[in-house]
Amino acid sequence: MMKIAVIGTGYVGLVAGTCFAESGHEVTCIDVNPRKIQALKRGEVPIYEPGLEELVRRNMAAGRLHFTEELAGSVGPAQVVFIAVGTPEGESGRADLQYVLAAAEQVGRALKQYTVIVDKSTVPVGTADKVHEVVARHTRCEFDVVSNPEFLKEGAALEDFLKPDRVVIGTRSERARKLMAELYAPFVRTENPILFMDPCSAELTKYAANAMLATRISFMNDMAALCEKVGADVEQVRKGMGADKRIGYSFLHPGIGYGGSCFPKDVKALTATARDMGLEFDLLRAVENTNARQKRCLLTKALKHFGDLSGRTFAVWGLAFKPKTDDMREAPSVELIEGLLGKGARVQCHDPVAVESARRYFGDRVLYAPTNYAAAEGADALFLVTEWNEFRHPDLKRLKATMKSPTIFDGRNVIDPQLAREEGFTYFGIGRPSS
Ligand SMILES: NC(=O)C1=CN([C@@H]2O[C@H](COP(=O)(O)OP(=O)(O)OC[C@H]3O[C@@H](n4cnc5c(N)ncnc54)[C@H](O)[C@@H]3O)[C@@H](O)[C@H]2O)C=CC1
Ligand SMILES: O=C(O)[C@H]1O[C@H](OP(=O)(O)OP(=O)(O)OC[C@H]2O[C@@H](n3ccc(=O)[nH]c3=O)[C@H](O)[C@@H]2O)[C@H](O)[C@@H](O)[C@@H]1O
Repeated sequence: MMKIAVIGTGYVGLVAGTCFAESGHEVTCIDVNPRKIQALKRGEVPIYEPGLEELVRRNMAAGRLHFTEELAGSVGPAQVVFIAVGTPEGESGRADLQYVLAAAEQVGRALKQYTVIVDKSTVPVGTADKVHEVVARHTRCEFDVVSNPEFLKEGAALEDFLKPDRVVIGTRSERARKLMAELYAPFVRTENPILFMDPCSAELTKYAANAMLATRISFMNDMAALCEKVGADVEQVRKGMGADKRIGYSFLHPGIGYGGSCFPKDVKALTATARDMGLEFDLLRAVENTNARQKRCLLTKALKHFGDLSGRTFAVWGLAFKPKTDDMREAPSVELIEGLLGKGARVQCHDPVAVESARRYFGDRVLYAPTNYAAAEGADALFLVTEWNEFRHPDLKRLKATMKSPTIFDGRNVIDPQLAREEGFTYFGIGRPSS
């Protein structure tokens, strides 16, 4: 059993802390946001992440998981301290390290014994050294700084954390290496490896992985645009490509652009790191440009189809940046809805869990419908934005009867175009022949 402190109770800190508690350690999660901590102390998880609340409550009840705003009291006795605070986009696309370095300073002041300080936030190359410098300025205790980037996906965070494809540990210290190996042993019981490397390589691995996944998405979105021009179906092309084992199927789904709290900022941050080193990462610039165009593509299609959008009513199914989360950060729905409102249209939307998050973006400027069918009432067209399972097989007859004109803009290619057309819909997908 180890004593662990986790700084930052966002998606990463809360999931990591809870999963370490689940494997028998005594974990204290710390946050500067008093509302988050108060909610967590009541066993209420402030984010929507399947299975997380149940696991939090179970570990709290077992006395292994605690929440506090008091950093010093929890960091002092801990053998391992995780820094899992935000690293948002900063000046010129660089990662803003102010929260990481502020946490490092607080950790430095609080150390009472040898401690392994683990950077779990996504941070640019060289940050482990910076954290080391900051901590060293405030303590005389021995410590090591380890880079341990996180690869979990929102909506599947517990599964990803508990059964990771790999764990990346960047350290030059044998003592820290042993401790980290012990900590992660329960999560890598199969053949999935713990990869030990130097801190710089670990830091870069995180950005490289996200940038590669974003590149695959933009590649497919460009391919979709070409399919539309030549009359091919990108879904057939995707399957034909994915069947090649060297390519594989994952992250080849075209759509309305990648969103979320990480791909957009991480692609920019890696480009900025390269630029700072005198290297123009042209490929990643193209990935970003394609993504920006893709986020506008449904609006472009609607303008082409309708001409003028003012006075029209549109249904939007899905607000979150992906299914199984209420996270709206960089969600493609935001750009689409702002575009529709900007053209004088009315928007009626529905999302199974993200309505509260959406209110922070749109306030009362849109109508939040209690069901997806209610959102479609009297609509000139339906925009399918997030591929929640419940949107995949709509009752097309009911939908047609509800809408003013049966038109679908399917931003995720989840509705069968043939079925939709048979029911009398005008259907537009991404990279599919239009009706
Ligand atoms: N969201 C995700 O799915 C993933 C995120 N990451 C990376 O992990 C890091 C954290 O991301 P999220 O969990 O999404 O962030 P988040 O924004 O959801 O949570 C960060 C938390 O840290 C707290 N915080 C900030 N400064 C603090 C301090 N000095 N002391 C205590 N608490 C403090 C904030 O109040 C906030 O609750 C980022 O670097 C991100 O790029 C990595 C993999 C997945
Ligand atoms: O660093 C991070 O924060 C995380 O970023 C992503 O995870 P996440 O953003 O939670 O969600 P993804 O499932 O990767 O989706 C990201 C975006 O890409 C889009 N996407 C994904 C896959 C695809 O084939 N096509 C596509 O357009 C999604 O709709 C979504 O908008 C990575 O998948 C995680 O490994 C990483 O840890």
